[in-house]
Amino acid sequence: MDPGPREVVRSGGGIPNFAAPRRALAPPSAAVRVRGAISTGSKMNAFKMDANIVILGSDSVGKSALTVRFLTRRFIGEYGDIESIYSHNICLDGREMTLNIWDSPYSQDFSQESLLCEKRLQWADGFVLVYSICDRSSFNTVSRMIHCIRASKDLGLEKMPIIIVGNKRDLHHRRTVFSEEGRLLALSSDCHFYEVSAAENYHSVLMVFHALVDRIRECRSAVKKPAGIRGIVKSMSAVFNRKRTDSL
Ligand SMILES: Nc1nc2c(ncn2[C@@H]2O[C@H](COP(=O)(O)OP(=O)(O)OP(=O)(O)O)[C@@H](O)[C@H]2O)c(=O)[nH]1
Repeated sequence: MDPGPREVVRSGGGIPNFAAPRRALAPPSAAVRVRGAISTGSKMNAFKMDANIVILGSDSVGKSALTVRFLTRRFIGEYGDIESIYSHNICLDGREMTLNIWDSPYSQDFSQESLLCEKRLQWADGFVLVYSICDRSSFNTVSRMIHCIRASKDLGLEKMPIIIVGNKRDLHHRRTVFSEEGRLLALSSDCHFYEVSAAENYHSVLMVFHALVDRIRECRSAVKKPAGIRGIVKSMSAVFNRKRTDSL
């Protein structure tokens, strides 16, 4: 059975403690998941949102390196195979957010993977799908993952925000996947695309997460809008219907 992510590390911009798990975390469930939570802690936090981000990709493409780079601005080099959910506070466009980032090692066991995939799909507000520009099979894996996510129509995930990341850009002399291929995949699957080097560049990694947060926000407001319009139409027709019955 899948034990679920093992650690939660709180990070407010400082360096996460990788060695010491703070508390065990059950597999993502409704209890863990609080969509668009509103904190009432302070005036500043009145509109605080949260977003759940899942990092996926083949093994050794740099999923942990990207995550750690974003959390700490640092590239460490070697990362354990620990499945973790990091909780990280950011302030974007003057708005506070808590990002819960689920970084898990790649599993080749397909049956387990599909089970995990469903759990992640239910938990996630957005995905970062990572491949290495030096590893074509990791690019193919990302392509399959997009297909899997977009095919989950019953979960309403056709519009799930996804950022495709071609990592290890510093190793361009060993490149086997052209940038155009990543761009084309993103275009054809309604995703965003970045090529980065977790090893060499913090800002491009930051852009990946900010772009995903932007898309998650857009997605949430797009979900709200039709309800708003429906509400206006509903109340207008209620007024007109009443007038019609009043005049009888
Ligand atoms: N040159 C280079 N090496 C990188 C980069 N990102 C990660 N690496 C290296 O690639 C190896 C794998 O990185 P990880 O972050 O552990 O990859 P992962 O995808 O989390 O791997 P799994 O946990 O096994 O699935 C490590 O040796 C990293 O130092 C990068 O941008 N450039």
